[in-house]
Amino acid sequence: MKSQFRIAIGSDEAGYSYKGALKADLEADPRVSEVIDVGVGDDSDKTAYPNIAVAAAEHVAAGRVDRALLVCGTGLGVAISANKVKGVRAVTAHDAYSVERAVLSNNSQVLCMGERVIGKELARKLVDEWLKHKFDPSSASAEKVGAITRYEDTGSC
Ligand SMILES: O=C[C@H](O)[C@H](O)COP(=O)(O)O
Repeated sequence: MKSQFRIAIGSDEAGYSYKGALKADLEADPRVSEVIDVGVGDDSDKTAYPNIAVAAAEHVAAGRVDRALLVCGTGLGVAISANKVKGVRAVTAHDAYSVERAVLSNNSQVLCMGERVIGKELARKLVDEWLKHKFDPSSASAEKVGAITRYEDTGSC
């Protein structure tokens, strides 16, 4: 299978355990050509989630990776933070349908999950689901996503 994705992965200390499991899955996945770990490096590292999320999102915005996967306690703080980086569309999703639509409807490049919210095996399944989908720029969803970008660029949808 041809590798399709370069992925940044990050977590705060609350998401560190899942980050390790998900990183191992990504590194073993033939759809993934590169994994960049933006931290934290261990579960005693108290670096706050915005620092990690912004670092990963900046990799996406710069085109150094195609996607980013972020884990914190809830998956909320990392999504809020990543969305502050221009051009980044981050979502928190804990079910397969939302993960699919985050890509196909929203062209989201950043998936966020909460280690205190879902089980580890579900998180692993959702990452597998996430890698099955690619946004279709010729789909009807493209114009809607374009309105997000226009707002970011011009202040108007
Ligand atoms: O969204 C924030 C995350 O869940 C984080 O891991 C925990 O943040 P807190 O310590 O401020 O609750």
